[in-house]
Amino acid sequence: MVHVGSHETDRPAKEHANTAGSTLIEVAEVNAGYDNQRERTRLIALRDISLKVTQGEFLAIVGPSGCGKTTLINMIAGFVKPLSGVVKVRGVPVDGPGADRAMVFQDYALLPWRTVERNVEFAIENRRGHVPKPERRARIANALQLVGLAGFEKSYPHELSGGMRQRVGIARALVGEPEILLMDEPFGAVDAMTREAMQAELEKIIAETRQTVVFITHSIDEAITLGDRIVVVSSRPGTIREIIDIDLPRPRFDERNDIKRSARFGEIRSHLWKLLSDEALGAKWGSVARQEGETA
Ligand SMILES: Nc1ncnc2c1ncn2[C@@H]1O[C@H](COP(=O)(O)OP(=O)(O)OP(=O)(O)O)[C@@H](O)[C@H]1O
Repeated sequence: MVHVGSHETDRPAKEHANTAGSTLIEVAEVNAGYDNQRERTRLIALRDISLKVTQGEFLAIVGPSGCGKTTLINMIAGFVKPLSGVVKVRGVPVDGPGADRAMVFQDYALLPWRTVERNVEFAIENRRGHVPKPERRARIANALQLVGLAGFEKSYPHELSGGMRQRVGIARALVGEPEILLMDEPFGAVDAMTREAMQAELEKIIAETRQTVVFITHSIDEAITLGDRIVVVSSRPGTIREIIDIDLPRPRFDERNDIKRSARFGEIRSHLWKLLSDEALGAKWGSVARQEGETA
């Protein structure tokens, strides 16, 4: 367990494990990056990432822009392959997307010509193993109910607000009943009030479905209010700077107990703020040094 205020980078520990429950996702000694065939260069996005995610855990990932967060979640989704190392789900190496994992994207990624229910249906219509139509209908209705969109089945995306569109994105991820929900800055494009309402809803949904969640965010408060643990990624090439256990009681969205005003919340927030501002400054000075190196 890492306590706020400790500096895990001072320790040689390579692996960061939550000891409770069984390991569902394992990222082992992963390096990731992208080759530029034309210029014959390789950009290293992530370096030496080892991480275990426990079944039922809500893992939040924060880090400066471009540090490799999306690359990490895309490797778990099976969209991107590591350059070296391995990503496993239930002990099996990931070698492509699968029904056990679903992604919620920041820009919703809805099909504008399909209604809400047809967008949600998209996630299960091309599944191997035929789902009979009545069961499909029931699953879609249930997913829409969970995200509070019952009554909007026949609406088109352009008729919905940003928050409602993202609810469709979440329903589409839930309908396949995946074990793992991968969320890449899902509330980044909605206003502050809607964002908070959606965080509260997500907490409720997860309490019901008991899914494991890997959640990228740029918001420190969002990471603390939702996460069981927060992984802080350093500036690129991203390494794990620290993992913080969020030992705040749940539910975190409880009107009688405003967790954001608690001393513990403030403590974690200041610690994260310091870590991330160090990283942002490090990235800035690093890029100045690189530019100077290039012109020298
Ligand atoms: N398909 C790609 N081809 C080439 N380079 C890529 C590709 N995807 C990402 N990168 C580069 O890899 C690095 C990490 O990108 P990534 O999107 O994983 O970071 P991020 O932490 O999610 O950023 P942000 O917070 O800004 O969304 C960046 O330098 C980015 O330019």
